[in-house]
Amino acid sequence: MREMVKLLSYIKQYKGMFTGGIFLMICMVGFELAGPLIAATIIDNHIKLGEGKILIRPILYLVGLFLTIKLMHAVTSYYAQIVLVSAGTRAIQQMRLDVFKHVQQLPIRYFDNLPAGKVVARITNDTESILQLFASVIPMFMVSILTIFSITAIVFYIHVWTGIVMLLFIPVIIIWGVLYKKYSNENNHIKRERNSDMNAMINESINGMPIIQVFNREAQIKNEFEKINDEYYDSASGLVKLESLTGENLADSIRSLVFAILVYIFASAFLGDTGALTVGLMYLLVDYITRFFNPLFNIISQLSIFEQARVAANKVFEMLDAEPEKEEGHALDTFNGNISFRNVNFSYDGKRDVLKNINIEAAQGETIALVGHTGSGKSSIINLLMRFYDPDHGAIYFDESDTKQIDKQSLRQFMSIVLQDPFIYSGTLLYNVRLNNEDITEEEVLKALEDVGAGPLMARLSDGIHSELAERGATLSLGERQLISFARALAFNPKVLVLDEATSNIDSETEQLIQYAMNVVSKDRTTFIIAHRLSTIQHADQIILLENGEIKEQGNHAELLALGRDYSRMYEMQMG
Ligand SMILES: Nc1ncnc2c1ncn2[C@@H]1O[C@H](COP(=O)(O)OP(=O)(O)OP(=O)(O)O)[C@@H](O)[C@H]1O
Repeated sequence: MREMVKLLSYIKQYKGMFTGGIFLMICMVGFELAGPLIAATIIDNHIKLGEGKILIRPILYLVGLFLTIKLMHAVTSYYAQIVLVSAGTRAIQQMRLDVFKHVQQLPIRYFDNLPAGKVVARITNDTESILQLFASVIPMFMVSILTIFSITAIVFYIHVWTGIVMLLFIPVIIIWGVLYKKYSNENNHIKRERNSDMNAMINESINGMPIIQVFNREAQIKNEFEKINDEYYDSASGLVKLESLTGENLADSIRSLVFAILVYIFASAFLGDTGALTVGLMYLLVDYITRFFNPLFNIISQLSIFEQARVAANKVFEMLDAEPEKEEGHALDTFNGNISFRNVNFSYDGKRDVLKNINIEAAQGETIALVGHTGSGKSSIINLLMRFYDPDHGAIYFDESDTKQIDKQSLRQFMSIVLQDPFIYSGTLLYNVRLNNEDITEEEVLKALEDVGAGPLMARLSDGIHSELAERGATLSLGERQLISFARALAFNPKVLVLDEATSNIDSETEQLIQYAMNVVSKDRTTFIIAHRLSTIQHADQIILLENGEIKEQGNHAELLALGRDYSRMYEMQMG
């Protein structure tokens, strides 16, 4: 129910539209129920079979009224639908925006165990299911409940016994609904889980397509997907079976049973001495009884959509409830570029320290190279520097401010990063360099690209910086993507630069290009480089050799060679 309360807060924002839609629906129900009343009046008051008279004029008048009411019913139904669907779509638009905005603010830690495809499913499929709730299920529930109450009141007024029989069936139908919900819940949960699993798998397999194809994993991946798809089918068909079982067949059976009982009651009332029922009233009762059951069955048939939307809402709100990165701490107005790690310990899972007693003093403009075997903790140092995570012990200082006390956004405005596999967004080259930051002019973007040596790349693209790049830079080489990423870093003019050197075997010409770009971008900035090729960091001010999360050696190239330990051995090996 918690999710329903939260959904209400979204409805509240568009309460004018929702109230208008509901008002139209109330009118619609009124028009619908007025029809049989007119028919009954015609039968009882204007067709006088005993006297062999049919009063044409009033009948024509009432038929005209009947047609007008039908027309009004159609018009109110049309507008109610439009208003409610628009209000629902607006509410969902807001919710989608909220989820998307919230996802941007979630700490990196949140995504450690959450595949991207699942996040996508939350923002797209789940919000779409909730739309069904606003646009069709809730309005339909309201119309149905209103119709049920109105009919019950009228029927009680006309003939109390018929009303009592009808009311007796309401608990039966409520129990039916509760049982339905119980059995459908489980299938619904599995269905949604498998749906987001499929999304996650599609997303991962598209991103990892080259690996899948090179390692001939197509069949295995297909089998894995098939398994999830089958589970999805099983839960979906379980729901369909349940719906078929509790749907029209059962509905018809109950309706027939009620009719059988009522025919008996009617017959006694009609034939009895009391003369309680006229032909017109009987027509009215039969018509209303038929209409009485339709909304009940409509509610039941929509329960599965209601359940699906409730589960979806639960998932969306779970994500919205996830604690965003805290916006606490003061702004860092000025920063010269001095960074120090003091006695830093860090663990991702709270059990195993992946960084132990790390001490680094990086003065303004210095280049610090981090080297070490895979898993030694290089990226973890960068993760702490960017404040994707915070140290468990010790602290990191920007000039003399403890980074834990500084607002993250304010801290990151001084930093740029060039990743090993640079991310290229679908959009123009211009967009990819300035990332929509209008403070960076086109001239500055052009200059940044020229400065890092991306001139030939621009010349090759037909529309220069306005050329569209493929998603993830699929049509560019790794070296070209790196250059764009360097230009991005340069255009943002950071105080601190983080470079994650490409590990792949790039050819020596590209290496030279990248080395050149690296020198341009790192000039006069405090730079942290995760280095894999020791040849590229010989001029670094400090080289830090990590092993199992600890600093083993620290000094410049000459000092570490002179030590004659691991660094010099690694260097000799790499130099052949
Ligand atoms: N998100 C994470 N959750 C849990 N453990 C992690 C996470 N990221 C890294 N680790 C672990 O932390 C340790 C240090 O990893 P880190 O990525 O810092 O190494 P690295 O030196 O950068 O390695 P590489 O050169 O291979 O990138 C490794 O044992 C790794 O398994």
